[in-house]
Amino acid sequence: MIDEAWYSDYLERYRRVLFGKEVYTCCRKLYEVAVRVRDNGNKFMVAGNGASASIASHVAADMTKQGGVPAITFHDPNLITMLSNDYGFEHWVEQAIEKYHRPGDAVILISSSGSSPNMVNAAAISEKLGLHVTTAVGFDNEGPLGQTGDINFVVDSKAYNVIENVHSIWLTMVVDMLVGNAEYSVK
Ligand SMILES: O=C(CO)[C@@H](O)[C@H](O)[C@H](O)[C@H](O)COP(=O)(O)O
Repeated sequence: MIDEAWYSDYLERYRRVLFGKEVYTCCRKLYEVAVRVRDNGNKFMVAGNGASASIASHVAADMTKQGGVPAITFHDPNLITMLSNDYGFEHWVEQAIEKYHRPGDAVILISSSGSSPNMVNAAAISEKLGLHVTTAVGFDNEGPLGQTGDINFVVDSKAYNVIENVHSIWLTMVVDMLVGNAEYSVK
């Protein structure tokens, strides 16, 4: 039954996972990587499936426009269908990273389960190429993705929408750290 207790319990899930020293440490580390990427003329490549693809788009666009750090995503229909058709769905992100990367670039991989094979394979190729890898996962970090990577944002929840929204808050907070403010003109 959806009553006030349900509502309180639902929002309590956010309060429980949103804050914490580990979050601060991850955000500060990613901010430092972003400054290095910007100063060295490199870029971020950001990827995820479903809602995490939307988060990737939001983060990449704001990182570029507001944060001044170039960032791209790969989920253009042509690119997805071509690389999936030619190499398999589990390998299309890996192939995109392999083809688009330059030495010194950094990767952000977002997966609530932490076990989507295309994200896991993307982390493996990134590490092989020597790229800095940040992961954003959920589900108590039970999946393999959060065991790879240099920075791991972990949402301690099994609720998809909670995990996704918290990923969005944490990653866009890093954009605002680059701006240096929470409130600013977007023009
Ligand atoms: O929005 C949701 C669930 O809230 C879905 O679209 C979800 O993002 C998709 O099922 C994804 O494919 C799940 O993959 P992952 O995040 O676990 O890697």
